[in-house]
This record gives sequence, C-alpha cells and structure tokens, in this order.
Amino acid sequence: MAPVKVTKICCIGAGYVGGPTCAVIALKCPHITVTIVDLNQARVDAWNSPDFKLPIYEPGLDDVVRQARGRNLFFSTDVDKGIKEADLIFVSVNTPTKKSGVGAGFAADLNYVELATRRIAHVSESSKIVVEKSTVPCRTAESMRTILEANSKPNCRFDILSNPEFLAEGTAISDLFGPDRVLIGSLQTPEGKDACASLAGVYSNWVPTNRILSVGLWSSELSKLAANAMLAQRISSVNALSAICEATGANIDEVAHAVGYDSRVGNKFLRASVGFGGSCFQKDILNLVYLSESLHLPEVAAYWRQVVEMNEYQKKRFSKNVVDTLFNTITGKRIAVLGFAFKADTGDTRESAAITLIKDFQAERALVNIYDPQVEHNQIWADLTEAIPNTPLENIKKQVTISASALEACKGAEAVVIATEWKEFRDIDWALVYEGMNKPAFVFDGRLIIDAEKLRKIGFKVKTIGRGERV
Ligand SMILES: NC(=O)C1=CN([C@@H]2O[C@H](COP(=O)(O)OP(=O)(O)OC[C@H]3O[C@@H](n4cnc5c(N)ncnc54)[C@H](O)[C@@H]3O)[C@@H](O)[C@H]2O)C=CC1
Ligand SMILES: O=C(O)[C@H]1O[C@H](OP(=O)(O)OP(=O)(O)OC[C@H]2O[C@@H](n3ccc(=O)[nH]c3=O)[C@H](O)[C@@H]2O)[C@H](O)[C@@H](O)[C@@H]1O
Repeated sequence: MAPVKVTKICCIGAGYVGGPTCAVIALKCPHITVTIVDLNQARVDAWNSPDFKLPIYEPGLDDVVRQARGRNLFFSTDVDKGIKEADLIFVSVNTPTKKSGVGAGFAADLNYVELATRRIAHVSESSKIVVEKSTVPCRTAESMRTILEANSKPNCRFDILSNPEFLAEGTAISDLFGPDRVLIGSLQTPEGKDACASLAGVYSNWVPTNRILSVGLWSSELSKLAANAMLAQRISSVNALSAICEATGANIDEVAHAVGYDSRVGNKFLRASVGFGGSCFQKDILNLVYLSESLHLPEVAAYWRQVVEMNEYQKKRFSKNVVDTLFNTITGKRIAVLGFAFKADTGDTRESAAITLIKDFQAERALVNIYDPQVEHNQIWADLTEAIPNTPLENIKKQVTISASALEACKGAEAVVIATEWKEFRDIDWALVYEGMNKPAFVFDGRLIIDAEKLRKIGFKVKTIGRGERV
C-alpha cells in the first residue's frame, strides 16, 4: 500500500485551533478541499459572514480566510457530510478540564473527542485517516482506534495519527506559516507510516521537510503536554524570581536578561507577569499531574502541580500588593483595570489573570473600571458571572463597569492596574490620565510595559512586577 494522496480534508471543530489551522492548509494547498465543521451555528455563521466578522480575533486571519473561503475552504454545520466526503479528518474539538466525576479539576474531559470519534465511525462509508489535533492525554489515540474499529462498516479502515498543534494565540498565522516543527505521531506499522506520509505530504506544501517530525503515537501525545508544561514552568520560574526581586531591590528584567543570555537557557518566555493565562497551560499541566498520579508517580505529579500553584500565588501576590499599597483598604476606591484578554493581540479571555484580579478587587468591595481593546462586553460579563459565584450580574454591575477607552477607565480612579500587555497601553497620554485621577495616583504594572521613571516624573506612584524600587 502506498500513502493516500489527500484531496479532501474535514476539520471537526471551528475554534481557535481548527479555524486558523485548516484555513492556512486551504490557503497553502489550493488542490485540497478543506471543510471546517462545527455544531455551533453562530460560530459557523461568523466564519461565513459576508463582511468577514470572524468569530475569533487573530492578526492576519481574515486575510487568509478572504483568499481561500469559497475557493477551497468551506465552513458548515453539516458535520456528517463533511466526514463522509473527506479522506483525512482533523479532530480539533475542545478538551477542557473535567468539572465533575473521576479526575474532576485535573483530567481532560474527553467527551467531545469521543462524540466526534463516534460520529466518524457512524457516518463513514469509506476509509479515512483520522488525525487527533486536540490536546489529549497520552494513549487517547488508542481509545479512538478502539471506538472506530468497533463501530466501522466492513469496507472502512481507519488510521489514527496524532498531530498536536503548537500555535500561540495572537501569532497563530505566523506560527502556522513558519512552524518551528510539525509533529506527527503514528503507529510504527507500514499502514501507520503510510498515513503519516500522507499527512506529511499536506504540510510539505509549505513546511520544509526537515521540520516535519515523525514519532510514535504516544511520544507525540506526550510531547504536546510536555511542551506546554515546560513553557509554563519557565514563566513560573521567572515569576518566583520576581518575588525575590521585589523583596531585595533586584530587577527581574535585568535578571531574566542576564540568565537568558546563556544560550543553553535562551531568552524567550522569560517575561515576568501577573501570571500566565490562556486555555491551555493550566489545563495541560493539570492533565499531566493527573496522568502522573494515575501512573503512581506522586513526586512527578507534585513537581508539575507546583508550576500552577506558583501561578496562583503570583496573581494573589499582585492583588494583595495593590491592597497593601493603597493603605490597606480598597473598599469604595476606584481601580482601572487595563486589559482583560489573557495576552495581547487576542480577544480570548480563558483563564485570564485579569479575571482573578477583578474577583479579588470585587471581594474587597472596590469599584472597578475595565477597558480592553478587543474583548466583547458580553464575554467580560459572562466571565465575571462565572468567577464570582452566588452574585447576580446586576449586583456585579454595581461595582464593575466597562469603559470605552483607557482614558475613560482611568478617570476618577485611585489606581491603574495593567493586566494585559496591549501595545496601546504603552502609548497612552499618561499626563492626561494623571490629571483625571484621584491623588495620590498609583500605577501597578503587571506586564513590565510602561516607563516607570517617566510616569514618576509626571507624579504617579508606580509599582512594577519584579522591581524592588519604592513607590
Ligand atoms: N487555543 C489554542 O491556542 C490551542 C488549543 N489547542 C488544543 O486544541 C483543542 C481545541 O481548542 P480550541 O480551538 O481553543 O477550542 P474551541 O473551544 O475554540 O473550539 C472547539 C470547537 O469544537 C466544537 N465541537 C465540539 N464538539 C464537537 C462535535 N462533536 N462536532 C462538531 N464540533 C464540535 C465546539 O463547538 C467548538 O467550536 C483543545 O484540545 C486545545 O487544548 C492546542 C494548541 C493551541
Ligand atoms: O496549547 C496551547 O494552547 C498553546 O499554548 C501556548 O500559547 P498561548 O496560550 O496561546 O499563548 P502564550 O504566548 O504561550 O502565552 C500564555 C500565557 O503566558 C503569558 N506569558 C508568556 C510568556 C512570558 O514570557 N511570560 C508570560 O507571562 C502570556 O501573557 C499568557 O498569559 C503555547 O505558547 C503554544 O505553543 C501552545 O500551542
């Protein structure tokens, strides 16, 4: 048997990964028809919207969709048709942390993966390559194979591949155009290797072949969890050091620069912050913790759990610092929170540090003005309602407002908290902000983006994460 030449791809899940990933495949492979399917009608409608108001904000994405949509890129809610017609199917559905049952709070909820897999088995009338794109625990591909083989029609065979995604939000398109690597895991059988070659054939339309890595299935699945755990571990390490800097007068930027200059360490991902957020770091580490515990490796589990605990500590430390600095009480005081997304250049708020900070400020009975250039207001209210339990939205709204600009958010405030590193926060007219604030006017920079000296000259009292200077 020779590798199948892929001509029709279906992607199940039109989210942050499925959408951009398969839009780029369509752009780079005009000879392949790519259909992205999702059960969420509103999401599919947004992908199909005539004015390209796409459901996710990602720099460069609308340009890709404009070029390929209607040519060889399609979005649909007809999941069955998409599956039936494809010779290769990406499963790119969500795998959130389980909220209840065995492993609640740690294990990945594989319900969506299983439902999608069962649907593939149920409707397929020909053989398919099924690609696990979602981030999943080690050996999930085996469960998928068992489900597919137990439910398939006699003339269908399924080859399962693992092809985890490494894109970061905000840079998804450039990450997909020039990935550090594309990882493909397969069974090391002749059929498994053929399936791997078929998928490698798709990527090789634009990715140099030396960046396409073929490994075993389980190594591929574990590598994805490992990559995220090690990236998050770097942030927790630098954040742990930021606490020492604040206590000693050292400067975390200087420390990170000096340490990162060592080529063995490298200078990326050493930026101290108010804490990492995003849909995956915490989820994937907790998944690794659960896996380690299931494998009776408690010391390994404790090691990785500490990365998440340090992140929680960093967020709490930051909000406590705000309360302590504002003379030990923020009750009735107005605090402007600049940024609500979990990082710049995305409208995604999942696990954003801003949510924890606002929850803490709300608990201290402060008044909070939020401004974010991308996040939809409805999303902010939904996140706060979920984060602040047993409090109806109308009560939250008595303490929290959303502003149309950074300047407006800061008006009448005692303190400004920078929670997301949006570039525009660097360029605000800080003198004007100062005029509109109550005095003394404080700025807490949780993202190391402002020029503290310049602001001090204006009159602000400034506290920066990882810097031990007095305000
Ligand atoms: N968000 C990110 O930057 C990255 C995410 N990942 C992983 O990729 C996976 C997907 O993540 P996101 O795209 O962020 O999730 P998402 O929640 O944005 O999108 C998942 C989509 O799948 C759809 N879906 C669920 N079950 C379905 C079914 N049976 N049939 C059709 N559609 C179905 C949902 O309606 C949703 O629109 C997760 O496993 C995540 O860990 C990996 C790398 C980066
Ligand atoms: O599996 C995933 O979902 C993805 O998770 C991360 O991507 P993402 O969460 O989109 O964004 P990152 O740039 O990694 O940032 C994550 C969080 O860490 C924070 N961060 C990042 C870098 C840094 O030096 N300091 C720091 O605090 C960011 O502000 C953000 O809150 C990984 O970078 C991707 O490789 C991976 O594919």
